Amino acid sequence: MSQHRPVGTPGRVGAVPALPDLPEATVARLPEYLRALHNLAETGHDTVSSEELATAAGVNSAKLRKDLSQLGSYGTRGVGYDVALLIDQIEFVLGLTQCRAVALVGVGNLGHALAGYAGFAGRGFRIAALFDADPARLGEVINGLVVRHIDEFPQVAAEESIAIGVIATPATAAQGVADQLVAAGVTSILNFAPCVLVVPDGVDVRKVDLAIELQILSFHEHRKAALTGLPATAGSGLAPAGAGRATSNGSSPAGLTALPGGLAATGTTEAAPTGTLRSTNAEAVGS
Ligand SMILES: NC(=O)c1ccc[n+]([C@@H]2O[C@H](COP(=O)([O-])OP(=O)(O)OC[C@H]3O[C@@H](n4cnc5c(N)ncnc54)[C@H](O)[C@@H]3O)[C@@H](O)[C@H]2O)c1
Repeated sequence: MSQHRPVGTPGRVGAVPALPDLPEATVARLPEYLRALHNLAETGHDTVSSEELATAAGVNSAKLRKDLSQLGSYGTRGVGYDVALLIDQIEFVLGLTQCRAVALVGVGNLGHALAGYAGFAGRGFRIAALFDADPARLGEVINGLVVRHIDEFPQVAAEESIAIGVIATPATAAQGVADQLVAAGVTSILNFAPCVLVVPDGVDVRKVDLAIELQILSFHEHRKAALTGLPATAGSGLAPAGAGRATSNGSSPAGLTALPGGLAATGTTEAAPTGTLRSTNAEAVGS
């Protein structure tokens, strides 16, 4: 049983030690563990069992143990994981041992909310610059930052060492903005615009789309209604215990729900992982 720092030393500016090549789904869960660990630390916990941490992070404990073992962290039998050390390990692997400068492009409704959010700093990020293309928005000060014209991006990106850009423009402008960001040296983009961005190899894109999350919830609502035999619009609650194989609304006795075009949905239900951003430009990150 061990809980050692996997590789390198946190805080080494400029050094790029080898890091474990983790599955994307594991990477997506590490921030959940980190959030839970910070809450535990703030409430006076020095150690935590895998079961407690899994519950706090909303994942299954076997999955958590497997994830953490990939960081070289196995906890101590009968004691659990050292909370402070595990925070260090995860922050190191996530590259959060330095505060990262982020630029936000598109300071409209969503951009204003993001620019005004105070919570990024505590999670390792500093909104360093704001950009827009609308002359009416230029010069506005939000949280101490002046909104600048997007054409100033290359200069500011160099001055502020910006490697991460957030796009909150309309979809029609997002690809052009992404091209400008990449040309200026940005290698990671968080895209809120509802479109797929084309970027060169070596540039990572993650897409956040709350409408997609709602559509997934809609699927589960639709499915629960089908399983309970109630109309989808009835706002019904969960099926009672043992009622998961209800056969009305087109369900077969084997729990298969008839779909348009002769398709069938199986009777197993697994809720989408909570708090998981969907997704990279290419694919959703599940559990
Ligand atoms: N991911 C989500 O869950 C989610 C939620 C809400 C909105 N959105 C998306 O976020 C984006 C912004 O939404 P909004 O309601 O804030 O829109 P908005 O119209 O209020 O703001 C968009 C801003 O982008 C600026 N802009 C346009 N072209 C630009 C360019 N080339 N360079 C720099 N800035 C430019 C505009 O001047 C404007 O200030 C939209 O694409 C919207 O669909 C996503």
